[in-house]
Amino acid sequence: MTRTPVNVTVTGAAGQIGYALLFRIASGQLLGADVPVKLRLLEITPALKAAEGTAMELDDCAFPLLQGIEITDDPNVAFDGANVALLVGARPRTKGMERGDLLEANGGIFKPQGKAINDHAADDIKVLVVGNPANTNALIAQAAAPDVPAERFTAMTRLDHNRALTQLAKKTGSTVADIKRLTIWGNHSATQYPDIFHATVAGKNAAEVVGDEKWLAEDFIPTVAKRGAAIIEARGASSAASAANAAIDHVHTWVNGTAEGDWTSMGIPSDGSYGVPEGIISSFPVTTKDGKYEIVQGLEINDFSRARIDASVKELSEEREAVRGLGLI
Ligand SMILES: NC(=O)C1=CN([C@@H]2O[C@H](COP(=O)(O)OP(=O)(O)OC[C@H]3O[C@@H](n4cnc5c(N)ncnc54)[C@H](O)[C@@H]3O)[C@@H](O)[C@H]2O)C=CC1
Ligand SMILES: O=C([O-])CC(=O)C(=O)O
Repeated sequence: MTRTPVNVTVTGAAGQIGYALLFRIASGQLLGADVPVKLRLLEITPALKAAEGTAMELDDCAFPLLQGIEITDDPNVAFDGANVALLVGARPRTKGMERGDLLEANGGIFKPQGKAINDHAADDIKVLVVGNPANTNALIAQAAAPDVPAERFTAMTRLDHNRALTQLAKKTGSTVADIKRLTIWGNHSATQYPDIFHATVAGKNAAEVVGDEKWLAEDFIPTVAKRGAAIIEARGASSAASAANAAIDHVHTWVNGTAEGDWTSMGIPSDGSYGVPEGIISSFPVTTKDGKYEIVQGLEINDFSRARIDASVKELSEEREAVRGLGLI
């Protein structure tokens, strides 16, 4: 194989998403079946041994595309020469923790990681933040990396997008392959807004096919927005395989492009489009091509959508104010 390997850094590598993610990266599903990869696994010191166990299993898969694995607890080493960074490791909310405490604890993780990306990553670095609160963690990392173009920092709403695809397919008796142009707007949180007004089901307008605004407001939107909590309730642990799958989808689409006539959802720094305040990392409909993304422009936003987009964006603006107040950005 003559192609130069792509350096992929995964943080939180010993966690449950890491375990579902690393094998798929190493098998070529992240970047393509002809792209060799080198993995860098970043973990906190007490979890290094567990990361080594995962690395042993990766070795035992003998993936032809996997050209090396390095394990470290030092972000400066982990992001050295990184082309793609998947920031999965985060501080979960524990009992009695206020939202401000959560943002502060995550600031302690994402600020130094952003700085290490700034100082050591490759010029073409692409960053996906998965660890929650993903949008605002991405903002913290981005603010600590002033030399990296801001648009390289993205947050994951692809899991929400995929969840919405399946719910809509079930409702309309179609398959996910029939559905195009669905959008997740806003925050990866319970305020997110899955929008089907521009989506199509087998070429027909999805909202017209559904023809049931009550179902939209009372069933579809809450089911998608609260799916993470429903998984925790059912599984006794948060989404891991589906989150890893969405991370693979996000980066694969970013690198390889969206299909003609379709788009996807990504949490990206707002340029002010659709009245979303500039700078916050909010989910938008985007097309991708040649490793770059663009916000889909010119969509008409009805009152139903406007109120919901505004509510989620308001939450993101408040999170930005909170991390500003903590000196994290
Ligand atoms: N954006 C999205 O759609 C989704 C986001 N998530 C979030 O992804 C994150 C990870 O989830 P899981 O893998 O299930 O959690 P987990 O708790 O199983 O694993 C997290 C790992 O991160 C590591 N870690 C903590 N601080 C670190 C640091 N400073 N550097 C490197 N590693 C560090 C921990 O040691 C642990 O191994 C959580 O924040 C979760 O809420 C989960 C599902 C969907
Ligand atoms: O709340 C969590 O940790 C899991 C999550 O983000 C999701 O499943 O959407």
